[in-house]
Amino acid sequence: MTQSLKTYMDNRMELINQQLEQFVYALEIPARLQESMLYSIRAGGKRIRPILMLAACEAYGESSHRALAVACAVEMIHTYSLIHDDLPAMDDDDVRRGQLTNHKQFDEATAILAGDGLLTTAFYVIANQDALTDQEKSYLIKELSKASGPEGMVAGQMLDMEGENKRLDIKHLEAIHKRKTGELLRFSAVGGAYIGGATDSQLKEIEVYAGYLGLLFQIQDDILDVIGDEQDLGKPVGSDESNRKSTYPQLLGLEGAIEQKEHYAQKAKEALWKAGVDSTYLEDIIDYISNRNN
Ligand SMILES: CC(C)=CCC/C(C)=C/COP(=O)(O)OP(=O)(O)O
Ligand SMILES: C=C(C)CCOP(=O)(O)OP(=O)(O)O
Repeated sequence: MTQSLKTYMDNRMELINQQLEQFVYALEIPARLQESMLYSIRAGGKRIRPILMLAACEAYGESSHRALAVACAVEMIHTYSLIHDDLPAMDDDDVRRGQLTNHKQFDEATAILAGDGLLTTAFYVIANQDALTDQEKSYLIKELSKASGPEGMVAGQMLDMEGENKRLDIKHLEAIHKRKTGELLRFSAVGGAYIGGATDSQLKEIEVYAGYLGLLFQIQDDILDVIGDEQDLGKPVGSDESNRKSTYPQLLGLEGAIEQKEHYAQKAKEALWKAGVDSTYLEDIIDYISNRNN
């Protein structure tokens, strides 16, 4: 990661963490539910979706403050999805973000409710944002519900479950990842650019850029599941193999997966140039996502 992206990410991460904590802390809810929601929110993670949203907003000359609540909403939805993904009925995982999964620390029912609470609070904080116009809020709520709902991430999770124990081809694999991982990343980039004032044609190019980011993210995730370090990742490695999931390295080999990443990274850069932004951060994020070690 370049030094300037690292400084940028550290700085924005602090803003995001403070605001996220405040949003959850301000809720008047049962103490155990709040503790459980805060437990997963405070566990950290890379915060790549909210950082991408702020960077996309700033790339069009707007202050990141206008996008901050929406960026937190995206992270709440992502965190809910991980809590539910780890449940015994889904991946049945014990460790996430370097600590016990939510249902292991609390119990299954509390973890389900903590996820439900984060999902719904996400929409509440957008609807309550004075810094955004009604038209902006309506667009963002519609797009975020589409990206995270049954046509987006929820569909991706369903297809991912159905794909277990089957050898999928690359086309099928990418159709799953486009929804499961790609949709929230797409919303983060497009939503940020929208708040930043991008034109419709610029938004279309940002959407293409984000599509490649999603695929890059997933290829690297699959690679890390084979050659990553458990300590760096904060979650077990080898889970794709034990859950009998199709992955890029399995279908293309490790070398082939790396070549595919390079191809998509180039495509993402081309889309970014066409999107009329002069943002080194958005460009650096491509390399960060493809080469991250966690
Ligand atoms: C509606 C729900 C529950 C959506 C979950 C979406 C999601 C991206 C899960 C993590 O995927 P993964 O299992 O491939 O990643 P990890 O290895 O981090 O568990
Ligand atoms: C989409 C996938 C593969 C789940 C993990 O997402 P991240 O790798 O962004 O997880 P955190 O950093 O937020 O923990």
